[in-house]
Amino acid sequence: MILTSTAESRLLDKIAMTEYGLPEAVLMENAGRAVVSRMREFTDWEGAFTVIVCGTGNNGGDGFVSARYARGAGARVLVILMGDPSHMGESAKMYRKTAEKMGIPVIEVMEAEEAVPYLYDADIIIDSLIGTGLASKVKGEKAALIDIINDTDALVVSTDIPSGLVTDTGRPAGTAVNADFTVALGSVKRGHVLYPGSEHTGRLLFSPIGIPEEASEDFPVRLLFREDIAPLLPVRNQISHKGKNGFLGIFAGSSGMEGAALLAGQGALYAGAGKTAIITTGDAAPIMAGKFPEIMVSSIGNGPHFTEDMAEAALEKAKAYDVIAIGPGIGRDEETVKFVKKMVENFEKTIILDADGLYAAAEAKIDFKSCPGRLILTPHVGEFARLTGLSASEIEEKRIDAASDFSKKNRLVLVLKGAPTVIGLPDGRSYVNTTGNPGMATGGMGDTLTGVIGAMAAQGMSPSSSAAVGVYLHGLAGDLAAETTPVGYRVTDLARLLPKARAQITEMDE
Ligand SMILES: NC(=O)C1=CN([C@@H]2O[C@H](COP(=O)(O)OP(=O)(O)OC[C@H]3O[C@@H](n4cnc5c(N)ncnc54)[C@H](OP(=O)(O)O)[C@@H]3O)[C@@H](O)[C@H]2O)[C@H](O)CC1
Ligand SMILES: [K+]
Repeated sequence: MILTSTAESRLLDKIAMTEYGLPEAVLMENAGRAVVSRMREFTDWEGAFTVIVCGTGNNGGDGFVSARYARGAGARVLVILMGDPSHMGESAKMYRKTAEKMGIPVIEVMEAEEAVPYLYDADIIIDSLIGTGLASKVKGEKAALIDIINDTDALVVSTDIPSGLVTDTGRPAGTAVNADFTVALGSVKRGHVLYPGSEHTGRLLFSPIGIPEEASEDFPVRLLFREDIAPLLPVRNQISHKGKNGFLGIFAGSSGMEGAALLAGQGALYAGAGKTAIITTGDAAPIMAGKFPEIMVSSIGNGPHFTEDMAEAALEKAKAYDVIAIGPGIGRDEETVKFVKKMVENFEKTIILDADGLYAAAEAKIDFKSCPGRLILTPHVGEFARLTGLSASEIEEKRIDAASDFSKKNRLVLVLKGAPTVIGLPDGRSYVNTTGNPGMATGGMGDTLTGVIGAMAAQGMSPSSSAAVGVYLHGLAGDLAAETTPVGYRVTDLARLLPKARAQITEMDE
């Protein structure tokens, strides 16, 4: 499913009306009706005192249509209209007349105070004040009205987007409605999934409004749902054997940081890699050996961490692997930085670069475009800040564009971890993940994800698909873990749930 920016959602409207001949009034009718019909499964309209708060734009227009359908569903309905009515477009004006013709009271208010008696009495408030047309910080009386809506005990349903929320960033423009439900119309917007927009949105419901899918087929950002992932998963047929499910070599660990390497190996194991090897340094190997009998642990050179002179032997060893991962627990010694540089600039198959492997890449100023291999980088915001020179807050401001700009510029796959995780693709398109939860913000999750993505790539998936499936699967396993223990579940609990998560995806697909 596409994820739109404000401009893209406007473009979608325009294409629908000009190229597909769908009149604005038809889209508005479908939008207003969708709000009422999608909410049927969550609330009873029958007898509910419903106040629809309308602005003077098309979001308000949707609201006048919802008033008609809520009445039709048996609700007691009243409209509060705030703003200059002369700003209303033709469709909105028309649907206002229709509502008034049916005897629905429409109360024009200039001050928020005037709306107080109705709002505090309401069982349900439909917020149709401002949608994607938010122009700046919410002005005066409408800000006050939003604060009153937030103060009531009514069930609040936002039309398209919570009023006051900036569609592109998910940030409140001064203030924004805290909705219990939001019905996204025609497309899910960036503000619905970017923090704190995802909080203001409440339970996100989606409804098409008649715009043909073709209209948005080349839009660049997609939300990842199960139906996008299932077709990408390699089918483990009866004759599949270790060789076919690929060989992943994980260059990781150093003295005192053996755990990260083992977690990456564990993630790969439970994600179905055919064979997994951990290659580490002389001092670290004995600590790791035997922890997972299925994982071959070997070492190159002696000493506490990887050094440049080990690269030769490492590249020799790497010939046996389909995919390598570099980084978990390797440390930041300058010799290790040189080791990573040599590996990344010479390995010609797929490389997943994570954790201190990313630190090394930034330090060594590796020119990713000139590397012979297919790269997947998996930074969290801090590591991405070091790679790009952007600050963490600059990145969070534009998480989706920051990821896709970088992946396009460097022609690689970038997994920008966080809430939500964004996957930038070499052609500048991007995926936004829809699985995962706050309980996953603990140490070791990233190491595990590296193993999961590595396992997908080892099973022959492209770098883009490996990242998409790996991130989705990892988050889904985290959601399964959270079902039993909401917070405080261990990384290992998540890893052990990967096979169940994978089965859940393929089962539902049959
Ligand atoms: N395909 C679709 O998604 C469709 C969506 N529809 C709905 O249309 C809105 C977008 O409608 P638009 O007319 O562009 O604008 P809005 O209604 O969202 O917002 C304009 C109103 O908001 C007020 N406003 C704007 N900025 C501020 C601000 N900073 N402070 C206070 N008030 C603000 C503005 O007030 P004015 O006094 O400036 O007029 C307007 O009242 C989309 O979200 C969908 O809900 C279509 O109906 C169908 C297709
Ligand atoms: K709204």
